[in-house]
Amino acid sequence: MRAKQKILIIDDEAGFRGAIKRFLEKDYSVEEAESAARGFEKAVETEPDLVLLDIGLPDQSGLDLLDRLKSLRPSPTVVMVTAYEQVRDVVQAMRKGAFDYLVKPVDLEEFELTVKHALENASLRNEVDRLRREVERLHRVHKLVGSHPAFLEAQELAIKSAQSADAGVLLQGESGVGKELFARLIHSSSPRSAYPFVALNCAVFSPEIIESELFGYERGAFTGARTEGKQGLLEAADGGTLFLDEVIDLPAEVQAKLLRVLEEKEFYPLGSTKKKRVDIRVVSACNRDLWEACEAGEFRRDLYFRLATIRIFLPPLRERREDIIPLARFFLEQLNDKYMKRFRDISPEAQGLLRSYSWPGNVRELRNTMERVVLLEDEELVLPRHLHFLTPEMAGVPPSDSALAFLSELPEEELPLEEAERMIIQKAYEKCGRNKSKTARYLRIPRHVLVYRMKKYGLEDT
Ligand SMILES: Nc1ncnc2c1ncn2[C@@H]1O[C@H](COP(=O)(O)OP(=O)(O)OP(=O)(O)O)[C@@H](O)[C@H]1O
Repeated sequence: MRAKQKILIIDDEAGFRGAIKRFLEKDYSVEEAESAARGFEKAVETEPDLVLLDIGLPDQSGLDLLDRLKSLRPSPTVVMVTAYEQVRDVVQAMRKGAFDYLVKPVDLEEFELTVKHALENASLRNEVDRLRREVERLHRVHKLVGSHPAFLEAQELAIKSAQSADAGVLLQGESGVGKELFARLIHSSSPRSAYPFVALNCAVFSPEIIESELFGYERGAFTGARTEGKQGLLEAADGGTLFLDEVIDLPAEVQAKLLRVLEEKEFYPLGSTKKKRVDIRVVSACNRDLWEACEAGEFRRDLYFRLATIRIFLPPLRERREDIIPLARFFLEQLNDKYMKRFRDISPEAQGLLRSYSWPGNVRELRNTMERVVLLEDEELVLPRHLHFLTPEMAGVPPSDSALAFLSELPEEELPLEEAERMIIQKAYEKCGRNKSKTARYLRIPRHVLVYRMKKYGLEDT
């Protein structure tokens, strides 16, 4: 059942308040106040949909109170109530945003109608507020963090490509770099944004399922088909955007059928003789080079040209290291809200660790890392010990400046890698006062890994 709409009567005339309250109470939830001060308090407390506001209040002019009521969020719809001689004030009240006015003594029929209209207005304004908040939420959802030039270039290309309602966009990049987020951004910035965004991951289903998911089927089209038939994703996305993730895994027969749909804008659901018309844009994503797949004969070239009118390459996180900390902070804030934690920031040492890690799982891995920290720890700063689990994955980390200086003295002839590692470990061990834990920290490897390698190189007793 819908909750009753709330009306607040602010009027110093007890008789008037009582009569109005009795009249409205059967349909609405009614509160009353005899002064401006009390009325404002009640408005803050109860968030009424409608305020019936007397212009001539004892402690403050109704016009001033109107300003204060309008500054509330959400702000109520206000109908002014006035004695006949105050009609000039009414003009001012309307200018300040009052919805309507009533003159005392009120005519009940007119009163009822005015209240009804005012409440309709309140519902509409609530709906507009709700939609506005939804748009803001969507913007926050789609917020893309990153300022590396290659990332900004990709973002600019995505926004430009969204201006066309039809151009196929192919997003390429490693897993977790943000391809789906970009696909959603393109959709929501495009002329198709009021229509659905429908996603299909081509890597996770068998060829038969992909075909039936995309095209849908008639009742009893094949063994196992649901008796009532099923609408396909092409139809579900009509007017909007179809996102094909891992498009490289689209089975050959489906590639041919999809090309026909894109060219002719119509198709037959499986087992059906009734044509369906669809108008969609396809955004696809892939973490291998799709053109190479074409050259290897694994993907149709004609479909490639349809899907890849615009190609956007999203760089891996390790190639845009300056984005790591802003992204980590962005996730920290989001996750603080989600888990009601109070992390303020990331300590400089922990920032160093995050910056130097290789992030094979890209932004998704960074997000999961921050989620793990926020969920499990209860502090105000992210500290290196919160990130201990990142250490074993340090392979592929580019050398720090000091490491580079060290490497600049490489011998001319040759340097077998194992020999170099043995020398580094030995030198580090000496430098750290032959303390294994210290040496492990210095080399940023777990202690057991150091012990294992020292044994391997016979460094134990040196
Ligand atoms: N630039 C960014 N700003 C904010 N969040 C991001 C950014 N890039 C990626 N993300 C977030 O990282 C996660 C992974 O992104 P997404 O799913 O879009 O990656 P993907 O490339 O489609 O991955 P896959 O190839 O595995 O499907 C999501 O939670 C996404 O919201």
